Amino acid sequence: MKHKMSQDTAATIDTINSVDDLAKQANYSFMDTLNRDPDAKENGIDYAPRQVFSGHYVTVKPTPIENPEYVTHSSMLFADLGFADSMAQAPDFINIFSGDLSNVPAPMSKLGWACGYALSIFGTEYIQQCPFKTGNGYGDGRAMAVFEAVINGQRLEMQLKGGGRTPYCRGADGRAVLRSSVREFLAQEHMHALGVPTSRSLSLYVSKTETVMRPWYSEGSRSQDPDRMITEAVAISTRVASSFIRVGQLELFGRRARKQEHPHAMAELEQLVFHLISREYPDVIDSQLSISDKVLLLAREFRNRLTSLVANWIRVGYCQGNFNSDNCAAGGFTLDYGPFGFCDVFDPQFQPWTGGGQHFAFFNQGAAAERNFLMFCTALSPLIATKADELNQLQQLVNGFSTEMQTKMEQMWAAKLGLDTFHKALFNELETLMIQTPVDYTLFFRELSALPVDINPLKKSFYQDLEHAPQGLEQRWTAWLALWHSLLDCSVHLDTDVSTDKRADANTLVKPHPSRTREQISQQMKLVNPKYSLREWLLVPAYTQASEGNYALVRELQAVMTHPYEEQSTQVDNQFYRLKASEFFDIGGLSHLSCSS
Ligand SMILES: Nc1ncnc2c1ncn2[C@@H]1O[C@H](COP(=O)(O)OP(=O)(O)OP(=O)(O)O)[C@@H](O)[C@H]1O
Ligand SMILES: [Mg+2]
Repeated sequence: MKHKMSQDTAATIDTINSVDDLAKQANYSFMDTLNRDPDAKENGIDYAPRQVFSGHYVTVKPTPIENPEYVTHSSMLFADLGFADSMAQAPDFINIFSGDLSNVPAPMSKLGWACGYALSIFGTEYIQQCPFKTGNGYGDGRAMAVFEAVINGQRLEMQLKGGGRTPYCRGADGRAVLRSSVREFLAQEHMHALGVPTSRSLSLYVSKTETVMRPWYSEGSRSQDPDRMITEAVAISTRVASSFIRVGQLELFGRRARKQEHPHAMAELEQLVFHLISREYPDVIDSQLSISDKVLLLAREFRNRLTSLVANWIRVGYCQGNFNSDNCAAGGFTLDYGPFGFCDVFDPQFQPWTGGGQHFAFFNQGAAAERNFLMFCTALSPLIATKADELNQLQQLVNGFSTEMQTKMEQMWAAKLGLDTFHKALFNELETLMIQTPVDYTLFFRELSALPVDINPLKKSFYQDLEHAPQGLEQRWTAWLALWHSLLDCSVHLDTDVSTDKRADANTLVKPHPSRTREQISQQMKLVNPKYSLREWLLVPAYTQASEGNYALVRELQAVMTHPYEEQSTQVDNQFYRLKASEFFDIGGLSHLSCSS
């Protein structure tokens, strides 16, 4: 199989069948164009917490997990990259992606690299999480990139999560456990299949012998926080993205430039920003532009991507329960599937992660994104500090965030309802009904996508019988459905709150067309409203069985959740398209979680 080549590569490649083939694609632009910490150790054995004062990365030798065993890999990503599927179980491939780089063929690097980053929580700068209280010891504590290549025309980084300690480990073990690795692996590929920009999953290996202790819940515990320590197997999942640059990373360099912490601080910020542009925004930002124009275009495009991303998260019921700036990818895609959850019972305040706070709850994600965008612009501002007009334009972009977010949210809700324009009164009543009933978010919108003429089919998504619900709820549902049907019939004549030009560059949603048949409306809605979503109570049995060495359910969930819009078998429906069982409510690990590592 031949692949389209990038301009970066010299020769046409065939399918990548082996690690030797993979090595030929090595191309380390991050390490080659950015600065290494001058204090980095040549041998990469750099595991004690220490301050990293300058440079964009530290070279580190990953610590392999003992006796790695294959759990799963993403056949979809393998296919996208032209990787032979069999490679995932080849010993030399397993070695690399379970942390052993000692025998990699040249020109692959025998060292990985970890990056420092800063942290802002909901728009407030923090350094307390750094053990030195300076911010110089915070960053990739257990994530490290191990490979960069141009494959099939795409430049990609591959990053181990759980590959051992780095100078940023803050005294922790640098490991990820099987439970959290299964969650991240499955969620990443699910998100991709949902059509939401994300880092991808490559592979997942678990150690047959190495374990660590983690706080977790006793079975059936209703405690908010874990009530015991458990022993868990360590694992390494590898994620793949065009870059892993976070808003927090720009902030680290922005803060240093602002405070003139060292003579190269401004130059290092500029290098990182240019690198981000070349990695994530090459098509929208011409390299010949002035630095001010680049900064402003970057901010505009990041705002565009971030608002689309959050609208998509809400569309699919995803909550990033810890949407700090260090969990916000500067390329505008989803990153860090630890404190996440997919909403089951609809609740605008849904927050799966007990450490996250309500500011990161389901419907507050637009506001959280706005704070991350503010910190992004703050980090860029030293580069245009002497230019009042440009600074003002940057401020205008910050000021305009909420309007753009609102526009995209309205467009998203319209698409979920099969309408071409947002109808405020219809939506407000629906939100109230969904809360009061309450409904299952995924089931409700999927059932609605069949355009039911009465509310009976929708009852499949209701968490209680309407006779037990507040008086008049059934009539209100019926009235709501009638109004919705009438709008579907004549949506082309609706007044709109959203001007057409504002909607032009919005996200990937399917745009309804006025002259659609009902069948077409239904089809379009089914491409917007997934049938299957990766709720926590589906993940729990999968990682529990995996911890006993049985990976069947992990692989089955992967198969189902990578086709979330498709109608699947009755057996799949019975297992995965249903309400959350009443006994799972309020249970630690099933309804909420604290430790995500
Ligand atoms: N076991 C661990 N050992 C070392 N560092 C850790 C460990 N767990 C978390 N960290 C670090 O603590 C910080 C906050 O953790 P958080 O859970 O947000 O990130 P993460 O899930 O490890 O990583 P990422 O954001 O890369 O997906 C991160 O900088 C992370 O690297
Ligand atoms: Mg994180």
